[in-house]
Amino acid sequence: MKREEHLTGKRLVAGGEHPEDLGIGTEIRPRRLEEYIGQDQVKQSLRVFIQAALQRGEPLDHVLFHGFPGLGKTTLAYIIANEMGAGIKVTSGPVIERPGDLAAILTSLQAGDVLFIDEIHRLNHVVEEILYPAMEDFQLDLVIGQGPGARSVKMDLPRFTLVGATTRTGLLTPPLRDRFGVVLRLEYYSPEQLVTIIQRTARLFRIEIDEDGAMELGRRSRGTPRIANRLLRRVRDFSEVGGHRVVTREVADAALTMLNVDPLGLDEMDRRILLTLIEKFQGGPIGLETLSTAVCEEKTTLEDVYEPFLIQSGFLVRTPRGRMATAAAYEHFRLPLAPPATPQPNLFDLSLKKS
Ligand SMILES: Nc1ncnc2c1ncn2[C@@H]1O[C@H](COP(=O)(O)OP(=O)(O)OP(=O)(O)O)[C@@H](O)[C@H]1O
Ligand SMILES: [Mg+2]
Repeated sequence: MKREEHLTGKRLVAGGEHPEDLGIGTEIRPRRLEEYIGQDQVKQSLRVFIQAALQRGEPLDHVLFHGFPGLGKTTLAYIIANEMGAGIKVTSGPVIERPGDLAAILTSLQAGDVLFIDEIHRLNHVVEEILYPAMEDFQLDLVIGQGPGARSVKMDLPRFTLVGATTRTGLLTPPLRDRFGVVLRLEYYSPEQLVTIIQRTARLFRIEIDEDGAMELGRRSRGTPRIANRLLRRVRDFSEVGGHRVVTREVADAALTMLNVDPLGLDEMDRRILLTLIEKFQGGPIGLETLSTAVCEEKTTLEDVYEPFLIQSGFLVRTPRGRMATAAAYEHFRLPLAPPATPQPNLFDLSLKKS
């Protein structure tokens, strides 16, 4: 086991991980690239870059992962350290408050170490500027003190690999983004890939689940491994209490229905967002601000957690004038479509023209 250090006790929560993951979070994390399911392009690129770096005997270039919460960014950071045979230090953007905090972390690194900064888009400006020369030239450039007594300290740092994670690259400043040699984007997982993840977790936790049960869960996990693992744990509770030996489709369905996860994986907030759009705003378009107030949810959570999945599933669109519910959303709730703004040609006209 290589060195692994968490630079703050707050990290797990600060890193966007749900506290309820903690019980099963760390043991079920795949440790090798081979065990990591899906994201084939990301894995392929990483495999090449890691092998090349190992062959040259150099640390890996800095890597930035972007992708929606729970898709496996943190897991990949650990895998990189593991595959490189390197130590890892783990911290997150909002935790590093002053340049001195970052300087302390950087000077504690050993050659080849991985420094993982979660939520890297939340680094403050002054801290970020310390990172530039550190990433580019492995130099620490720090000003100590203020006014006439201030002096600048320059120091060589060991060569390290920075792994950054963010929910959206658009949130990063261009100078920071440009300093990453490798930028990789994580996608939502297919239900089949989630089935494989669910079966793996079930094996590790000795949960008996059959193929159909796993598929039911995979389909209703919003393309996200974290949600799949969490729902599996809930479904297990349900099945144990109900005296079922195996999680079948029926057991999974009953449990998920009780948890208010609908057949397509939409949860209460997803439904509230769509129904608000449809029932209060005639399907939109409405601005993010208005939507956020109407459903009582933070704008960033709407943008990072809820909207991407609703957009991907074809229930919501972002237009220049705002968010709109699609025809598929009306259909999902079995609601009649709002009368269209422009009248459709009617059948009578068409038949007249034909004759
Ligand atoms: N490809 C995968 N194969 C198997 N399990 C995975 C995979 N990706 C993620 N997981 C599991 O899903 C959970 C969430 O992954 P992880 O914490 O890496 O997500 P994240 O992208 O860092 O999320 P956040 O943005 O919220 O920090 C972990 O418990 C991990 O075990
Ligand atoms: Mg994470």
